[in-house]
Amino acid sequence: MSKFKQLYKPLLDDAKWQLPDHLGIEGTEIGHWLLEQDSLSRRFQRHCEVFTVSLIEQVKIARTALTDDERALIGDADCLMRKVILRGDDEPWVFARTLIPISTLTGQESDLEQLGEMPLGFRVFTDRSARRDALEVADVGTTESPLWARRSRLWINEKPLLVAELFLAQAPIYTKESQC
Ligand SMILES: C=C(O[C@@H]1C=C(C(=O)O)C=C[C@H]1O)C(=O)O
Repeated sequence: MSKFKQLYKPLLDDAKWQLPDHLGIEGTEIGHWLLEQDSLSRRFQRHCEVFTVSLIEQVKIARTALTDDERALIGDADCLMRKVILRGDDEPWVFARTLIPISTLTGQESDLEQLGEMPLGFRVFTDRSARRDALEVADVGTTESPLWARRSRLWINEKPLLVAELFLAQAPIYTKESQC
């Protein structure tokens, strides 16, 4: 099993998701990143020379593997699960886990199954129908060193997918000069 999966999957699995208002991050540096409504990939691209995505795992999972809150967000559906590492100039910045209901992988969206190492956001946010909602955040780190995660639902042509992102220690969201 990939070290990223071993290290970071449990942190996302155990995240206690909260509404951003409950954490007072609005208007903070961290908040500017965690509340990003447009493509995170596009924003990361502006912070490095080379932005890449490594596919760690892509597998179909049964609806029974979903948690109750995932089911409430994207329906009681078998899903394609995609796990990736986003990197800026070869530094790991985000571990992301996306659940795409099989019913979303239809019509124009059938290509989402063949993304490979193309950033999901590049594909989704080129569609005029794309929107993000149900954004929640969690601090999965320690008091000494916070480690932030967010989860949000994306819609493309009114079909949902659920994206959870863990911002790793080297991510630009933790450095002061990272606003743009
Ligand atoms: C949804 C986006 O796509 C990003 C890229 C992902 C991927 O390639 O699997 C997953 C989550 C995001 O960090 C985005 O750019 O906002």
